[in-house]
Amino acid sequence: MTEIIDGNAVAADIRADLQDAISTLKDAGVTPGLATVLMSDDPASETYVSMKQRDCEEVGIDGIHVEIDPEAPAEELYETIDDLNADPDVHGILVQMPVPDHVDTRRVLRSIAPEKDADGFHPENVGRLVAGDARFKPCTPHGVQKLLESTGVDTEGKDVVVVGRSDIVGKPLANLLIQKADGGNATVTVCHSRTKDLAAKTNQADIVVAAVGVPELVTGEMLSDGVTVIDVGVNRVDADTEKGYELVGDVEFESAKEKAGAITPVPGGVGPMTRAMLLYNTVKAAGEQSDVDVELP
Ligand SMILES: Nc1nc(=O)c2c([nH]1)NC[C@@H]1CN(c3ccc(C(=O)N[C@@H](CCC(=O)O)C(=O)O)cc3)C=[N+]21
Repeated sequence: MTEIIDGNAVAADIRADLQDAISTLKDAGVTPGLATVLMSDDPASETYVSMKQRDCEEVGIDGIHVEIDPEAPAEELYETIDDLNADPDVHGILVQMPVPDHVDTRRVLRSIAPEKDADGFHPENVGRLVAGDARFKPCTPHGVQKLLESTGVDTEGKDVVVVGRSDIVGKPLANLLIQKADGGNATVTVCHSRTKDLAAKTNQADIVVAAVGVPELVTGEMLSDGVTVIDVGVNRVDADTEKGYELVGDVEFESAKEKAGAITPVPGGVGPMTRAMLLYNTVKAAGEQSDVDVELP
């Protein structure tokens, strides 16, 4: 029987475990604070940010939300980041991506104080991760590691194929998976749009992680029996539903399930884990900034 990996359940466990750390902080007079900044009117971005705010409320993190008109000058975003950097009640900052074209994304990532960089996207934090000295692991890759661990899938010595080379998922995940550390020690192949024969790569994998943003790119016939499949994609495709769309992953679930030993669904797989690891980074940041020792799950 194929195991359907329940990301909602694993994320709920992590949130429950974080509650202890949050209590420790509150006993020391510190309420962890996460600022989310949204400069977009994309409905998907709005949904994700409001889910992140709801998560904060559930676990007792102070959620601060800033909305900036997507037509406003870029300076408004840069100034908002400066203000949040200087605000002692804000321990973590997340600027929802993508930002409008007239905003310099790299400048945004560079200007968030590295110690408040809850996404782990600042170049200093990217460098530390690659050097094996991560401060904040980016939320989605970290969530994928936690999901594998909770499923009892040891990455050591495994052949992992990561489909996708983005700065926020594919690259950092590949780096984590090759490290001499728990959740690492794998042999990693990173595939992308110029890969010659994707199916030949995925077919020899013990673990396939799909993170390309192409709906249902990975199909059952590209997989070998017993493979673990982690689907990072959350694509909204037009459908005759109440909302007018449905969510599909980068994996064709029905055919992949026939081959997989374990597989994550969309929704309810990696998405909730990404949000849980954002809370994790916020709590970690609050502990470090206030010199309170917190135990993290
Ligand atoms: N600075 C920044 N940090 C991010 O972490 C970030 C970002 N920008 N931009 C966009 C992507 C996407 N992302 C998701 C997080 C959770 C779900 C999620 O919870 N999905 C639910 C369902 C969501 C729904 O119902 O629409 C699920 O898969 O079960 C999805 C997508 C974070 N991102």
